[in-house]
Amino acid sequence: MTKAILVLNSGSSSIKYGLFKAEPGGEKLMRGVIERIGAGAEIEDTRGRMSLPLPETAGHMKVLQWLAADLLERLEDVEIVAAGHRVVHGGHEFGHSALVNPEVIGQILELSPLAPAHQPHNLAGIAALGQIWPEIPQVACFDTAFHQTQPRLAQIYALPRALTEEGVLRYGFHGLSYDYIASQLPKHLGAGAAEGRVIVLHLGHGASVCAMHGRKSVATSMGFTALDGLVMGKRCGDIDPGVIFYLMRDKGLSLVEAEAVVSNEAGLLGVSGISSDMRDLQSSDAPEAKEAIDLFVYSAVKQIGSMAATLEGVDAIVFTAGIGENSPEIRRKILERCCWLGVDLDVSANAIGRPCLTTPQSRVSGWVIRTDEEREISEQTCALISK
Ligand SMILES: Nc1ncnc2c1ncn2[C@@H]1O[C@H](COP(=O)(O)OP(=O)(O)O)[C@@H](O)[C@H]1O
Ligand SMILES: CC(=O)OP(=O)(O)O
Ligand SMILES: [Mg+2]
Repeated sequence: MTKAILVLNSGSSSIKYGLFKAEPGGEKLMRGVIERIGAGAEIEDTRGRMSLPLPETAGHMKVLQWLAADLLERLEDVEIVAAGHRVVHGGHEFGHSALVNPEVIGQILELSPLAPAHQPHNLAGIAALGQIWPEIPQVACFDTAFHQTQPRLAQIYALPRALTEEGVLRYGFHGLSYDYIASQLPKHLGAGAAEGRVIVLHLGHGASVCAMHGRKSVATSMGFTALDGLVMGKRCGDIDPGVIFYLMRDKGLSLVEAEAVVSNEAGLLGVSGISSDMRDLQSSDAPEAKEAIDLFVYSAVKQIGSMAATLEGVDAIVFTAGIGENSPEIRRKILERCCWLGVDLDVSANAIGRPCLTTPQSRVSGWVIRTDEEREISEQTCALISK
């Protein structure tokens, strides 16, 4: 029997899963992604793409139960020895991954209001696997943990000190992705350059930027919640907090309605009025779609400038996640506006998605590196259960 680690990465509308041999750097035995949960979920894996045999509106819990049963059927000669989960918010408490127990579940639950689109689904994954495999250890791996190396000034807001002490801080997210990218930097950039000043753009459905120095996070665009920073699929990114007071006080929106505006009806979807998916906008002729793309690019360029200032210079810029990995057009639009920093784009290398996107003369190098959050979770889980 092959001993394996099952990994779940439950997002707001998708679940990615992976099965890895239970050893450091263990072979990936299986992978798949379930998308459009709640609106006719579809699974894509080595068998191709198919609709799940569930009602259209089936939520995360039902989908997870289906997935676990499906895996059980397919796992021949495999013994699952542990499960690893992406948990989006670890707050101040979790600087590292943690073995799941009732106390840890309680702490994760308490942080749920700070990541309402993610944390409940992360907990559903833990609950679903706990029901099916009650005996195996489960490990929570946190998106916030990587950013705990940020210096204090990058973490605190200019709020009354009591709120800062209570934990109203810039936590940052996508840390599992950034941790994985940090582990890959030496292979691509070289051992020396990897330790330099690197700006990583995680451009997926949720999007953020991380400034790294010595492969550690020193600043990031997301904050107390995953709403801040870049324009995202459905989230607004940076806005004046006064907009929320206006919505509630002057327009009479309830808290839930105001939250929906900035977290579900904004971003690419809100600006375009068409879709939250970059692919749909790129294939649209509507001026609103073009404006949404332009604003996305503008916000990324602005964040790069801000991170470059924080780092007092920049040696490399790295693109990752759905949009960053797959859209040469978005990478080009962003990098063309970084000439002033010393970026000399290699147009044909970018078009074919070569890892190095810049010319040999470029003072700042540009890269595309595929992220693998599931691999990172598997590594953290493996390390924790071997302790
Ligand atoms: N070829 C592509 N061109 C542009 N955007 C793409 C492409 N492929 C995927 N995407 C974008 O990537 C997003 C999903 O990225 P991903 O990193 O998987 O996000 P998440 O994990 O947050 O769901 C989609 O919303 C889509 O907009
Ligand atoms: C934290 C976050 O925004 O995650 P995702 O990109 O998966 O929505
Ligand atoms: Mg993601």
